Amino acid sequence: MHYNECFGCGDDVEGGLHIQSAVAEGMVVVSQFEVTDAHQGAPGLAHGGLLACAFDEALGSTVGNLLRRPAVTGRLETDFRRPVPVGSTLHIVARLDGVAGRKIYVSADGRLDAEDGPIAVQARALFVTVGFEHFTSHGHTDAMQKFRQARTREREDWDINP
Ligand SMILES: CCCCCCCCCCCCCC(=O)SCCNC(=O)CCNC(=O)[C@H](O)C(C)(C)COP(=O)(O)OP(=O)(O)OC[C@H]1O[C@@H](n2cnc3c(N)ncnc32)[C@H](O)[C@@H]1OP(=O)(O)O
Repeated sequence: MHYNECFGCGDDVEGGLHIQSAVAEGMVVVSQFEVTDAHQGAPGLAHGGLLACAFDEALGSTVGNLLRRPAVTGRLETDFRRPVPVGSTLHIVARLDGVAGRKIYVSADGRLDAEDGPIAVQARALFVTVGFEHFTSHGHTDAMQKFRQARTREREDWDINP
């Protein structure tokens, strides 16, 4: 689900990750993360926390695109296999591994600079389906209002009763 003020996918967020995700053949969701100076940790290399964030986004997008229900990350585990340089693009392929009640298991591989590039980062996550009250009771009212207006414009159809 695209939200313009999201640090992971929002178009207008300065220094954000600006990740774009799409469903691809084989029921996977592919995302690209272009690593810029704004994402640096060690000199010239991506910050590990931001790489984890990129996978949180890619995996959250996988849940949203494939199941179309609101869910939040309960657990996220990352393996950093290779350094990811500034200026590179991480090609992330994510899949749905299973659903058990409200629990949704997803995982992803991130390859450097090409769809068949070397694996640099891998992640697994547990998302938990939540009701819309999760956002309305914990988030700011004005942010929720903006989000709802954008959804109405785009006419996205989500299952809101977990
Ligand atoms: C309007 C809205 C639109 C929505 C848009 C979507 C946008 C998405 C944006 C994406 C942006 C990117 C994504 C983000 O950044 S999402 C932001 C980061 N995540 C959060 O803020 C989540 C904070 N946590 C919570 O709110 C609660 O803890 C949740 C809701 C997760 C569960 O609390 P709740 O009280 O509801 O449920 P429960 O405690 O009965 O747990 C249920 C089941 O889950 C199992 N479990 C739970 N945690 C863990 C764990 N750590 N390891 C292993 N298992 C765990 C638990 O054992 C149980 O299993 P079982 O006993 O039933 O077998």
